[in-house]
Amino acid sequence: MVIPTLDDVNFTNSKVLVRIDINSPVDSKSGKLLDDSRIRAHVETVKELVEKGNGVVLVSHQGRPGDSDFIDLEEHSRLLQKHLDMEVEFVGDVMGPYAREKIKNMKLGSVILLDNVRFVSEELIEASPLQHAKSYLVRRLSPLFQGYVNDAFAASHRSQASLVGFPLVLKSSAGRVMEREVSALAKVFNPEDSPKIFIMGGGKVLDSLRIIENLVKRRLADRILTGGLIAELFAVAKGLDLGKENLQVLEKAGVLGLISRARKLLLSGAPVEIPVDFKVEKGGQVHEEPANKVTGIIKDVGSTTVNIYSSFVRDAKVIVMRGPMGVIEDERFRESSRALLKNALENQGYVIIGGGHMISLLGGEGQIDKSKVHVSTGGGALLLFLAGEKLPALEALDMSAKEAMKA
Ligand SMILES: Nc1ncnc2c1ncn2[C@@H]1O[C@H](COP(=O)(O)OP(=O)(O)O)[C@@H](O)[C@H]1O
Ligand SMILES: O=C(OP(=O)(O)O)[C@H](O)COP(=O)(O)O
Repeated sequence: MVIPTLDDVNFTNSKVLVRIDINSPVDSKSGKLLDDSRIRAHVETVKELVEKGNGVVLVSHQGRPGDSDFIDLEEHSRLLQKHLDMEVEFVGDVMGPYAREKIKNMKLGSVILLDNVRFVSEELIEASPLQHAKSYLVRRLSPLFQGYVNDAFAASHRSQASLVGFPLVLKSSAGRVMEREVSALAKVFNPEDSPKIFIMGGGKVLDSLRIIENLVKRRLADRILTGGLIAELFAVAKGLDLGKENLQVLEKAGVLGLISRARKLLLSGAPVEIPVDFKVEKGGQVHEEPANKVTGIIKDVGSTTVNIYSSFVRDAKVIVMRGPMGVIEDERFRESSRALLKNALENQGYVIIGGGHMISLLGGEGQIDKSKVHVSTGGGALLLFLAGEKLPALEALDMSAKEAMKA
């Protein structure tokens, strides 16, 4: 696969559309961003393009329709402006007349951030690069640019218009974040580095299940330690009675239909570990309950589970962590994820940390040793990459590079 970088495609004095991923955790009460790691990560790419005299128009998504973190990008633009130390104009539009006028009139050397690209319904369609190259979004925006840069590694597992449509119509390259992720992860992908432990939590149950299926099929994981909602799904699949309220949580997340897939994995002998106890909330109080006697609403894994998981972590050569063990927005349920993260960082093995929520816990962990820790901006994308799946956004860059070579 050929992934052109900014060294191969040297954009200068051009208008460049840059797909970034600044999708960040949001406090559901205040609507404020809880972490700006992903915003900071893209500073290098944007600075480089600005220094080369380009007009940089940034496009990103935030959340998914229907979720409380589906918000506009105004606060993101303020944070980006702070970290870039230059003006970032927030344009509250994606491809309408207002946005296109702003792009047409922008000065080279300046930066614009467009609004949440998922406000455009077309963006949510998963389709091939060829189909998306003909999308309204791509047809509306591409004539305004001389180039396209994809720096959104964290979203590269999505085959959405802003990620895969532009490389087929514009000269394209990966940004510095994308480039670094791909090279760091490829280096680590060494079959001799074993045991490999995957710690999987969070709320994206279908994504996690797909990844676990892949890891098992390709025998890439020696052990998969579950937390978050995926752990609840596996617990139910194993036959544990988690009570009506927790089943309702899974039902609301639309994942009850996945129980049979989880059960199939367990029956096949997949190395999936399920929590033996949980931290639950009941009547406003926090309790620890064994997994077979749950009466409250599950909010985190319990301390015995943390001890068991820590013993696996201690022996691992590679530890991949994605998605928190519990509802870490509430500090009463942050401890398990933090303890496992601390153990992993103290361990001898190489640690790969992905997903906005786990990364937000890194703050208090002091100086990170970059030779043994790779902090990925990606969650699902990281795991799919490590599971050996093709990432559509990288495929599209590859197609673009091959077309350019033919020309
Ligand atoms: N037991 C649980 N019940 C409900 N939500 C949970 C549970 N454990 C974790 N979560 C939620 O999962 C979300 C993070 O998941 P996800 O978006 O998949 O992670 P990331 O952004 O790190 O990839 C958080 O909002 C957290 O509250
Ligand atoms: O946060 C993201 O993915 P992640 O939670 O797997 O890290 C990306 O921004 C992709 O978002 P999506 O999973 O809503 O497509």
